[in-house]
Amino acid sequence: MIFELDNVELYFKSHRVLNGIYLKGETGKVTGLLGRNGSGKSSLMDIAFGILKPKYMLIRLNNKPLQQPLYKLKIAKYMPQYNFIPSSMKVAFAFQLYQVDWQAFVTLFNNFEAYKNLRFKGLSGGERRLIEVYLSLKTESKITLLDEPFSHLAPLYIEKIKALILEEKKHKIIIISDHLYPHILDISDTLYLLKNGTTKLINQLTELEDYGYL
Ligand SMILES: Nc1ncnc2c1ncn2[C@@H]1O[C@H](COP(=O)(O)OP(=O)(O)OP(=O)(O)O)[C@@H](O)[C@H]1O
Repeated sequence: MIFELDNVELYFKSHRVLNGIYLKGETGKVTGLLGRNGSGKSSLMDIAFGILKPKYMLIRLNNKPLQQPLYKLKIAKYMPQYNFIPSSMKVAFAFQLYQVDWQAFVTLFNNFEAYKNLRFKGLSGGERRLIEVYLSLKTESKITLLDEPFSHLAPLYIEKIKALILEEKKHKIIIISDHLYPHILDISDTLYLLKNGTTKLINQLTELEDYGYL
């Protein structure tokens, strides 16, 4: 499967945030999106998922224009930057809802064993985030959009999540953005930098310096 975002132009009032966007995701590949604060990464993820409508956009799935928002096709999962699982929900229920195996999770993250019957509000910010990232990655989907999955996680957890991403990408398109750029560089097959409203395909890491990102 090939997912392409092309020709996106987004305004908030008269402020043009995005113009001249091209981004491609492919099954079996991780597409990384880097950019400074406020460069428009989350807006672009929202547009990809279909929950933000820009002035212009062309989204193609397998080379054909997508006629409806991606979320309506039920083939994509989007983990936004903010906590999306309600605080009052129980951890075990979230695993049921996402149809993700609890036992496999605690085998990988064994200190979560005791949290099964807790509500999300009883977890720390990082613990909550780890579960959200894990569920977003492991639940059934063909396209997975991850906005800042690493930012609140401890180093060891980040490494485990990176390994999971490399496993899951075998049968998914994964599009990921995070400010912890070394991790994005580690796992991305295709890398874009969002700058001045435009995506730039990065072929060599020195380009990140040339474009003033690093
Ligand atoms: N609902 C909104 N109304 C007005 N302006 C907005 C809105 N959402 C985002 N913006 C502006 O659009 C620009 C891009 O925001 P966005 O959140 O997409 O950036 P980002 O690259 O994800 O930033 P960060 O890395 O800090 O999360 C920013 O200048 C922001 O202030």
